[in-house]
Amino acid sequence: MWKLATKSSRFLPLLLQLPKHDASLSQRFTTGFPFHSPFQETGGISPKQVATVITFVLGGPGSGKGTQCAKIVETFGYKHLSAGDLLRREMSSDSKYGSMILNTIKEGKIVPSEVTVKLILREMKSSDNRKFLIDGFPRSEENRIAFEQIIGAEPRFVLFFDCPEEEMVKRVLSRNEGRVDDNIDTMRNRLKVFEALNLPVIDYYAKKGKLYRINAVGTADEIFKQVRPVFEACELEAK
Ligand SMILES: Nc1ncnc2c1ncn2[C@@H]1O[C@H](COP(=O)(O)OP(=O)(O)O)[C@@H](O)[C@H]1O
Ligand SMILES: Nc1ccn([C@@H]2O[C@H](COP(=O)(O)OP(=O)(O)O)[C@@H](O)[C@H]2O)c(=O)n1
Ligand SMILES: [Mg+2]
Repeated sequence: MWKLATKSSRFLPLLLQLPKHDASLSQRFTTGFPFHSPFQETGGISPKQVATVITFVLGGPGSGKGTQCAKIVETFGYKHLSAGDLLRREMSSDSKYGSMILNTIKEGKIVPSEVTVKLILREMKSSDNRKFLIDGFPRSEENRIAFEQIIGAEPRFVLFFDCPEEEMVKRVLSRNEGRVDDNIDTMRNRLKVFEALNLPVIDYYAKKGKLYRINAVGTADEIFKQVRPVFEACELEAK
């Protein structure tokens, strides 16, 4: 179903398809938060916060999100926030959530949204960058709704790296970063969790016209050729 949102990689259609500047986003940073706004804590808004651009990067485990995010950062100057990296960092600190995060990651399940959103929020607040690439989040409808409620913002657009399962398994099993979840048993669970919890989020953004589906098979450079025009169009549209 989400495949319906596949966008052409041709430049002009992309320009037309990109959502216009989200005026409601700026408004939400200034007034009328239905929920507690993190930015209100800082005592008023700065120009940086008004113009915040959020992009979510989704895809199954091993689909190449992190690899492509590094290229996007290098080319377009976004701040990369990997939800998985933030959770792993929290796990290795003295955090009271450490053992809960470790067990959840080992099982390939999803950490409660409140914890993950808090970590993302902390990074957003401490960054001078106004363009955020949020990788591996939202991984469930619960994640998505918590982000909207706590941060009070929506993504400008969402990338989805669409990769066959056998390719994802192959990549994860040869990732070699010493991760506790890069093994076949956890991977099987992660694929089930991806299908059950993440696909509905992908479908949600497809229906909103915010999803850009990227074919994640090929070399990293070939894949970036599909990614680049999406961001180029966004940069032009922001001018
Ligand atoms: N296009 C690609 N083709 C083959 N291997 C890739 C490709 N992109 C990334 N990889 C490798 O696959 C593994 C998973 O990639 P990664 O970027 O960590 O994916 P994700 O963040 O989606 O789990 C890494 O070892 C990475 O080097
Ligand atoms: N939004 C998120 C992101 C990651 N996680 C946890 O962290 C694990 C690793 O996430 P990751 O994004 O680093 O994984 P990859 O898709 O990069 O392989 C997930 O399997 C979840 O257990 C989470 O609970 N909630
Ligand atoms: Mg990753």
